[in-house]
Amino acid sequence: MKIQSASVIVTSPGRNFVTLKIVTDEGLYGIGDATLNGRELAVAAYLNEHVIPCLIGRDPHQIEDIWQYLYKGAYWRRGPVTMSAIAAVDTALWDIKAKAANMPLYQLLGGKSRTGVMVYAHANGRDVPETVDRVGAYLEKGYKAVRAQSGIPGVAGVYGVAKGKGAFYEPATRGLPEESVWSTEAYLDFAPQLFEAVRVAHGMNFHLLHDVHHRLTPIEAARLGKSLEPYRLFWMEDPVPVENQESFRLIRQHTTTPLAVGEVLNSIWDCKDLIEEQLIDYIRTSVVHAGGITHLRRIADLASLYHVRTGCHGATDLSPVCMGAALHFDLWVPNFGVQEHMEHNPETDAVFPHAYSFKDGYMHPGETPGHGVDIDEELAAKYPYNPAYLPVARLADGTLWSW
Ligand SMILES: O=C(O)[C@@H](O)[C@@H](O)[C@H](O)[C@H](O)CO
Ligand SMILES: [Mg+2]
Repeated sequence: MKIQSASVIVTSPGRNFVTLKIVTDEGLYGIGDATLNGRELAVAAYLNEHVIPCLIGRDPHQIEDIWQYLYKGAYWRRGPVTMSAIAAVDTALWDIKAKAANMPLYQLLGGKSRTGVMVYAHANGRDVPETVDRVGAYLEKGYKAVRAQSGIPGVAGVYGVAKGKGAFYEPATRGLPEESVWSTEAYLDFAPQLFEAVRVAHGMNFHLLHDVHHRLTPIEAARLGKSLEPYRLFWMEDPVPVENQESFRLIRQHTTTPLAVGEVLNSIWDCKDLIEEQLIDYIRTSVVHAGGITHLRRIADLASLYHVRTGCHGATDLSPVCMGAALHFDLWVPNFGVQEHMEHNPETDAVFPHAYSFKDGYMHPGETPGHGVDIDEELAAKYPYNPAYLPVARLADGTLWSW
């Protein structure tokens, strides 16, 4: 079997997605997600100009050799654009291999390690009562794990809160980046009230998660973690910018609130110290941004040596192709923790028909050979690319801050 052609499909059914399709000379094809929110065309160009020419004529079964070729052959290793491009190739090749073997991808990885994949939903509200209600709505739907994010009195445009009541949160906005103002003081005073209200209303018998989204200093994160201990969070995510892995030592010294990090990381090297020093409890690297199934398995295997479990990123800016592949990975991986699941809009689900399903707080990737997700190219063409950017955050005095 040989790779005969490959193409990059950019579509925007409500938000931008980039998909790589690899076609073999035996008629089999595979697809991979290459979406990097706010920098989509950088990955599309990387694939079209620098990757696809190197793929034509290769044996698609040689997944590992192609991965090494694209990683080491680039010379300029790592980074979100490079690793998202490699991820798309890798995911498409695993899709092809599983189709050729006529089995769902999780079987090819080693079979299922659990009956279903526990997922967490995103509950958000403009204030505490609305957020508490949204948490309840997801518990009603059967979710065992729910993330809570709320508006903060006196702080406009907080991360994770949809603009309309009950709407899904979509961070990217059309046109140039929106600017939001952040107040750590207001947030640190407010957060314990939110989680107290959630636990009083819904009890302790479900997993409660929260995303700090890179905004604190280590000592502030330590203070927040301690203040939330009575509410027994499943995890406190991205408490500080992750470039300085050592800063997690200070947080660890002060709090037992579990820590989750990794959605902005794209290689094992970026999280090696966090894992080996057990500075985190969950690693959130994703199929689409961390080099695909091949590399994510390496990260998970390292994590398994240090009691670190997976908690893959799964926001709506990761396409259904990534979600499908992630669910096969999640069903197999021995040190599974939880999978993030934000529902895509109906237009997106129509562009990306898929076999995965949700029931009673768990998801299953389905039994379709491959990763079980396809792309309707004709429908995709009806949604042209529409530039959109993630916001930036500033402090009240104008200091540019982590969004
Ligand atoms: O945990 C999460 O889902 C968030 O951090 C994301 O919403 C993140 O902001 C977006 O994926 C960025 O594109
Ligand atoms: Mg996050």
